[in-house]
Amino acid sequence: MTAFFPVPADLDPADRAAAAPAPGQRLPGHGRDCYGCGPDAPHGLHLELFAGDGVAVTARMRVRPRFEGGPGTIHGGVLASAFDEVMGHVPTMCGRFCVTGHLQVDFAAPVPLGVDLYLRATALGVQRRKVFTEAHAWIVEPGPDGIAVEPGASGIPVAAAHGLFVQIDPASHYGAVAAGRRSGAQKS
Ligand SMILES: CCCCCCCCCC(=O)SCCNC(=O)CCNC(=O)[C@H](O)C(C)(C)COP(=O)(O)OP(=O)(O)OC[C@H]1O[C@@H](n2cnc3c(N)ncnc32)[C@H](O)[C@@H]1OP(=O)(O)O
Repeated sequence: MTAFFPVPADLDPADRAAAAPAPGQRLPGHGRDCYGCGPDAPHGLHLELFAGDGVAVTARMRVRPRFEGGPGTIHGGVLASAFDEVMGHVPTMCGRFCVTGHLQVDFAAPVPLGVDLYLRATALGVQRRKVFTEAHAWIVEPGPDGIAVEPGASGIPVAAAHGLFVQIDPASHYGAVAAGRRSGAQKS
């Protein structure tokens, strides 16, 4: 699997924030209704996210029947959403809040419905407001609680991704979105 993703040669290291959760700790997620990580999103991915080593973030996800694209397999956009979610949490490990500027996925093998996926994302580096990330996904055996755990030698690599995340101020970013939504509603 080869990926083309331009990464500047002069990136600064992505440093772990002092307040970042310890490795293995469950991350709180973006919100209960978030399509990627929210437990209350009825059609969501329900990703469970964990702090990894350094600025890495890991996630586990069961491939539900509602994620179908081609017969019996995951839709590529669903897998892209999962990568967006897990990579989108990497900047939080650096104490930054970012939104996705660019997302790229390389699909290496079909993912059957019903399997468990394990995803791992980390940062390649930072440049000004930009955080460059990469991630991988594997099919794994269910763990003792019935959900996927870290891939051992039997993990099957299925896809990889790269992302460029841009730091924002959440209050002004989402405030501007809400204002636009209100003015749009007035026009209709
Ligand atoms: C309550 C919290 C909930 C959080 C949910 C997170 C969910 C998971 C993540 C997501 O899915 S976020 C949703 C999808 N993404 C968006 O909706 C973002 C929409 N785009 C924007 O809002 C703006 O385009 C963006 C904030 C990304 C950038 O606009 P700005 O005006 O703030 O920045 P600017 O355009 O000056 O770019 C800053 C730097 O980023 C670079 N850049 C921006 N977009 C880029 C792009 N697409 N490709 C490459 N580089 C890009 C840009 O060149 C520049 O680089 P330099 O520092 O070198 O000058």
